[in-house]
Formats: sequence, C-alpha cells, structure tokens
Amino acid sequence: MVEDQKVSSGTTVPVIDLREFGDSHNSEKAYKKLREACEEWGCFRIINHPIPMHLMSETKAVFRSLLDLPVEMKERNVDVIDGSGYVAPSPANPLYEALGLYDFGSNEAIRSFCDQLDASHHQRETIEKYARAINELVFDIGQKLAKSMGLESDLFKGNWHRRFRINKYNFTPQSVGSSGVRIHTDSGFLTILQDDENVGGLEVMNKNGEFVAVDPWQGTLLFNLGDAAKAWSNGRFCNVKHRVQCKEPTIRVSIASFMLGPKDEAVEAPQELVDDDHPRLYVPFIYEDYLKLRLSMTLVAGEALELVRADR
Ligand SMILES: O=C(O)CCC(=O)C(=O)O
Ligand SMILES: [Fe+2]
Repeated sequence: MVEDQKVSSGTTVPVIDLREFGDSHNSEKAYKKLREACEEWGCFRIINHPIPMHLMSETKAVFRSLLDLPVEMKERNVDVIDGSGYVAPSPANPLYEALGLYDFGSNEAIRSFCDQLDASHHQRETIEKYARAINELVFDIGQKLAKSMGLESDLFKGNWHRRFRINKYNFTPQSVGSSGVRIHTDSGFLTILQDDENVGGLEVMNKNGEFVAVDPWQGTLLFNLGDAAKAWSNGRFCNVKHRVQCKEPTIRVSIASFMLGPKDEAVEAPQELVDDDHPRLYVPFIYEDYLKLRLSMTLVAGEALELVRADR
C-alpha cells in the first residue's frame, strides 16, 4: 500500500493510483478520489502510470543537455503562440530560464524544435517517444476526469493546444529562500509536471490559503488544473495556485506538459454541469483570447477568470 505523500505542513497532496481504476472493487472509490482532488486541491500525484521510468529519466537528460546549449542557440527556439518559446533569465527572474515546444501533438513541431537546437537523432527520438507517451496518458486522464463528473466524453479529443515547457532554475547559495517562479495558476486546462527527481521547491496552495510543499517523488507525475479547467467544470474544479521557492543552492529542472485548451472550440462548461443550482459562471471563451487577456493585464493567478464571468 502506497502512503499519501508527506508534506511539511502535515497536509498532503492527494495521491491517485491509476491501477485502482481498472479494479472493479476500487474503481468507484478511485473516481470519487479523483473528483475530490480536482475540487479541493486542483492538484494530485499520479502513481503507477504507464510512462516508463527510463523514458522519463532519458527525456530529462535530453532536455537538460539542450538547456546547456549556448544562449544564441536557445534563442532560436522562438514563440509560436504567446510565451511558447525560449525564456531567457531576466532582471525580474534572473534564476529562471525555459525552453518551449509548441505543439507536442505535432510531429512537424517536434521536428522544428529539434532542428532549431541541432538535436541529435537520439535526442529527437527520445522527445518523440515522450510526447507520444504523454499524449496517451493525457487522453486517458481526460476520460477519467470527465467520468469523475458523470460525463461519458473524451475530454481531450480533437485538436488541442499542447505545449512542453522545460523549466530550469539556476539556484545559488545567495538565492536560497527567494522565489524561483512567483505565485500563479496555469492558464490552460491540465498540466502534467515531471518535477525534479531530487530538488524540491514547488509549493501549492491548499483551500485554506496555505502553501504546502510538494516534495520530489521520482517516477510519479504531478497534475495541476488551471483556469480553463475551472471554467469547463463551471467553477467546481480548483485552479491551483502554486509557486517555486529556492530551497537548495543547485540546479532544478522540471518538464511541464500543458494541455492548454481546444483549438477549434470554445472553453465552456458542458450542459450537464449547468442547472438552476449551478448557473453558468463563465461565458464561453477561445483559449488563445483568454491567454492574451491574461498576459496583457498580467493577471496570472486566476484573476482573469473574473473578466469572463457570465454575470458581469
Ligand atoms: O517547476 C515546477 O515545478 C513548476 C513549474 C510551473 O509551475 C510551470 O511551468 O507552470
Ligand atoms: Fe505552473
């Protein structure tokens, strides 16, 4: 029996065991636990997922070596949609940089990312395999999320904006105690985070407004729900606020796979989640428009949802 992950404040991020969904005795409990995790935390660990451990560690090694490339090369990794390319260390965030791959559902986009960075054959193959594995997992989780809400739909079917962001934190002795990434929510629907195997620092906010440390747990994946999930669920799912703090003077690398929003459809709550007791909270919106609104007003911790409320 795997215990829930211990966190510093004594509370725990829910742990979801994917095996329990296939077990007729436990599956109802598993769906309930998933739904509660989405409603109360907007964040959960998945254990016993099908992504092989060696693929996870190899992909991390590949991305680490691409992040070690000279800045001139990393700058070739340009935006495709807002914020999707290389982010260099900045005066506001001198310890942080990131590479971005938009869109990991497209072989052509993976090829173009690899061309920009002169990736080797092995590096390309690894990224392609990882993208395929994440796409399959995300599709499965999308079905489970919908089913946990009593819906028989394939949540992530069709054409979605899918982005990898590989985060690197160059923590130093001087930066211990300071912020690596400031408090934010993710703008999209779902983020799958392969966090650093050894270096902690991620903190998520619980429903009492307290930050809870999410310690590394090798081989597992952390899932965060973002603003689009809150809108889709008609306000039931929590768009978890989170941040990264520098705890140790060392490099920290995480891979975030974002399921941002549908490309050809609006983000909106399905009719089944709207009734007299739960009137529609948000007007349907196109994900890219919402992202632009969020960025242009620097409303990065979920406040932009107030601007798309149906009762404004
Ligand atoms: O590096 C992490 O653990 C979290 C990164 C994150 O929150 C993000 O990329 O949106
Ligand atoms: Fe985030």
